[in-house]
Amino acid sequence: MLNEKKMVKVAVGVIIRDQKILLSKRPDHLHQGGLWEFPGGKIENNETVEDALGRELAEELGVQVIRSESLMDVKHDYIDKSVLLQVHMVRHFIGGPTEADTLGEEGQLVRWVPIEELDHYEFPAANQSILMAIKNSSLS
Ligand SMILES: Nc1nc2c([nH]c(=O)n2[C@H]2C[C@H](O)[C@@H](COP(=O)(O)OP(=O)(O)OP(=O)(O)O)O2)c(=O)[nH]1
Ligand SMILES: [Mg+2]
Repeated sequence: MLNEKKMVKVAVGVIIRDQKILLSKRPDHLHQGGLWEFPGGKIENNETVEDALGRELAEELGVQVIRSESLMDVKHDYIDKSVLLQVHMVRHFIGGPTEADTLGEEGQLVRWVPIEELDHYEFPAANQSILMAIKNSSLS
């Protein structure tokens, strides 16, 4: 149908340590491929946001979330699909890439980026309001 786009719910983690945020690069062949993202993925049926976030961050990065807090929900309509990003701040976790690591568990590029350098990266359009929220709040 012309006006029926899938609405995909996504758990997204803003993982913070020492004023740096962990970014992951989306593989070229995926939706919004080649852009940097906050790690995460689709929320499956019967999963809470926290369940999905824990599962995705473990799968993609080897990160074990201890605790997260909701930052915001972002709804965005791309040409080909609609997404509801349920964004959580993750400050308490175990494992994951070190600052020296360049690849995540799925072979994707990963990087710890200082908050003031986030502007140097290209993100999907839906991420603009998340980036604003990060820059305008004193995250430490
Ligand atoms: N993870 C993540 N997804 C984002 C961000 N911004 C944004 O528009 N998206 C969109 C892109 C995708 O359409 C969707 C996330 O899907 P995904 O491909 O990461 O889902 P997934 O990890 O479960 O992957 P898969 O199992 O389907 O391969 O949300 C972001 O910052 N992080
Ligand atoms: Mg993903």
